[in-house]
Amino acid sequence: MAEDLWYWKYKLTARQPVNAKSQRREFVGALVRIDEGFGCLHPWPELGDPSLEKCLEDLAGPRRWSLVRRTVRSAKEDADARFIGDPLLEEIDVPKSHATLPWQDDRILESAVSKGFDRIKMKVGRDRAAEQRYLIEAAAKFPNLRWRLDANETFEPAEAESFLLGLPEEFRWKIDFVEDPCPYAESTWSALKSRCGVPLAVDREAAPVSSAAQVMVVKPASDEPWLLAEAAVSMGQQVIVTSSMEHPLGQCAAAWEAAKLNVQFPGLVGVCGLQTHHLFTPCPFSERLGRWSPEFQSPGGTGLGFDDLLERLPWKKLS
Ligand SMILES: O=C(O)CCC(=O)c1ccccc1C(=O)O
Repeated sequence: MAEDLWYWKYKLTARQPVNAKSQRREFVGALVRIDEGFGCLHPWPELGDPSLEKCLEDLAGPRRWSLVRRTVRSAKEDADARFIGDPLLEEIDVPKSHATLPWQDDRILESAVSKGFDRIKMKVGRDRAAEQRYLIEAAAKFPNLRWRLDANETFEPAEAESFLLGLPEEFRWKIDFVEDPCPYAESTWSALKSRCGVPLAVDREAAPVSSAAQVMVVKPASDEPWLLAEAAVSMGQQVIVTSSMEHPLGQCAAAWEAAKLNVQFPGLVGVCGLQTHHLFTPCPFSERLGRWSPEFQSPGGTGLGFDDLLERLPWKKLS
């Protein structure tokens, strides 16, 4: 039987640019409705994804891209749960999250600490000297925080090394990991790890074959979590599941995958990156995810949640 296929385009507005690869403040994506299930499609063209239009075309047609396939997979699981009235996120523990802080802002850092975050993920690679000063000061003010630095591959290997060695040793001990310091290569990453003494985390394409990384970042929006988790186990890595900084429905899909992996592979999943709705101006969906906190709050409803809000969207038929 042919599928019933609908979409609704959304726009998220960030308070400031959210990573070193992108100066955009507005991010478009789509919620999709496949029969009775809902999923989120949120491409990052600056990180190599096809445009939203291309993704929607692919969704209506061959479904070649993993981003699109993952959305379909998630919507089907959502449909099954809705059919039996099962609220996915209310019957399982979602791992805690770090505070995603794309901007160096004292007030936001203080707010993160007061809300109980003990790990901070900061974007680096835009203004290195300022970032180093900021990190040193922030660590002096909040000595118990641990840091996750995400460079989105903006450094050359030598720059990554000088950036990290330019941080005091006491600070380097507080680094949980550095994510994508430079493009992945076994030799450069191994050298960086041994010279700087900090764990490295790998994100996106390189992930399944990245034995020089200590941490694997899994984004369920585009990755198949189970396969990557098995690869991580075989390489002795820890897994961190993150959102794709997408619509709250997609965040819930990522949270659900994080919770499942945590059950399927006990001890594998570390503190995740699932709390990203505060980066954007609030909407009725993000309000359901509650205040910014290390604990993920279920939005309520069946499946991935938001039943009433989803029902009310002006869905368009995809053909
Ligand atoms: O890891 C997080 O805290 C949130 C996820 C995140 O940062 C991200 C999400 C989508 C695309 C790129 C990135 C990134 O790592 O910059």
